[in-house]
Amino acid sequence: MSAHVSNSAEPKVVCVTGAAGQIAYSLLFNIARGDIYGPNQRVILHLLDIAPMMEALQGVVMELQDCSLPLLAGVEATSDPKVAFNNADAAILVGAMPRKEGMERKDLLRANAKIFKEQGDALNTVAKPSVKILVVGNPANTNALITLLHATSLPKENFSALTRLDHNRAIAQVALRVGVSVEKVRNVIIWGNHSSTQYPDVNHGEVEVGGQRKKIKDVIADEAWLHGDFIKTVQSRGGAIIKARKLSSAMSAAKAIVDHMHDWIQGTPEGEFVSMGVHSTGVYGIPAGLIYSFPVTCKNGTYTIVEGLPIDVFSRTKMTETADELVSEREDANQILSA
Ligand SMILES: NC(=O)c1ccc[n+]([C@@H]2O[C@H](COP(=O)([O-])OP(=O)(O)OC[C@H]3O[C@@H](n4cnc5c(N)ncnc54)[C@H](O)[C@@H]3O)[C@@H](O)[C@H]2O)c1
Ligand SMILES: O=C(O)CC[C@H](O)C(=O)O
Repeated sequence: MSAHVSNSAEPKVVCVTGAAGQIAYSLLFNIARGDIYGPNQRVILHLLDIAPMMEALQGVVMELQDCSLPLLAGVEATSDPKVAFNNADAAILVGAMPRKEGMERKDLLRANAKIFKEQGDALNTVAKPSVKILVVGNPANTNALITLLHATSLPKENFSALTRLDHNRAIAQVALRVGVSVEKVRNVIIWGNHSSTQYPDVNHGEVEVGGQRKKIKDVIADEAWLHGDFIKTVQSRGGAIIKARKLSSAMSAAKAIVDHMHDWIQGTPEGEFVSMGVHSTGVYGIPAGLIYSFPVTCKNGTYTIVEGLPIDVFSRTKMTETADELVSEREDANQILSA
């Protein structure tokens, strides 16, 4: 059965880098069936990967055609970032090496920093001023910062890093603990870096039990768990998946990418906030200029950091710890890129 699709609106151009990789393999179908822009908006996919992957990428293009999706108005596969980013409304930067068991974060930065410098330069030259950029490739926050610093003609508010996967992981852990389904849990926060220093915080979160909305911390009523195993589980979930699968998370990463872009473009429900890695303006005492994960609401294609939440001593220590890691990653990136 095919849905009725209005042909009147111009198709949105969505660029996905790392398009022959495993996250993209879970992601592209969802974008092409309308999960980001909605059921009445056609999309054109621009797929970027490196030259040696072009044959594999052609296979992905064939599969997208074979999905026979009414919203998919075109697919362009290329190894040239300037072709890929040209005219893009959204650019999802997945293409980067994933961490393997035994690899440290700095090894990853060394392997991936140059990709984001090159892609920042390309975005600077060809991107639409309104392009929405989501960096997924790790270390995602610092790669987003590198991209932003090389795409100086674009507003800083166009750049983001994926921490929605961590946000979804935190919601899932709370839902499992309370014994409710995930849609009953809202307003958890991931502060800081998409790394093991991130701070998953439930102090402002709510869970619906017995038809009533209550504070997560009151319902769980176990500070040792909330400050201990809960935080550890969310912080180390990516590593646990690598250990088990011998591959980095992909299905859940693709779902989180869709959630992030959908909410940024379509808006967050009234009274709800989500976590996005965005440019810090110095709010909550976080050094300005970092790409740091904050609670945000989204409306009319714009995100707004939720300000004024009370921060207790435990939270402050955790928020500073993850900010310190980002400051140190920024120094490492500068060193690597100037070598
Ligand atoms: N932020 C998050 O929540 C999150 C979650 C999961 C994975 N990740 C990260 O996403 C990245 C991709 O993961 P994956 O599992 O899809 O990896 P993968 O190895 O399966 O795919 C990566 C793809 O990127 C391509 N690539 C490499 N250099 C490129 C370049 N310069 N331009 C375009 N494409 C390029 C590769 O050829 C490959 O096809 C990794 O860095 C991983 O750590 C982030
Ligand atoms: O390299 C890691 O430990 C994390 C990989 C990925 O970003 C994830 O969160 O699943």
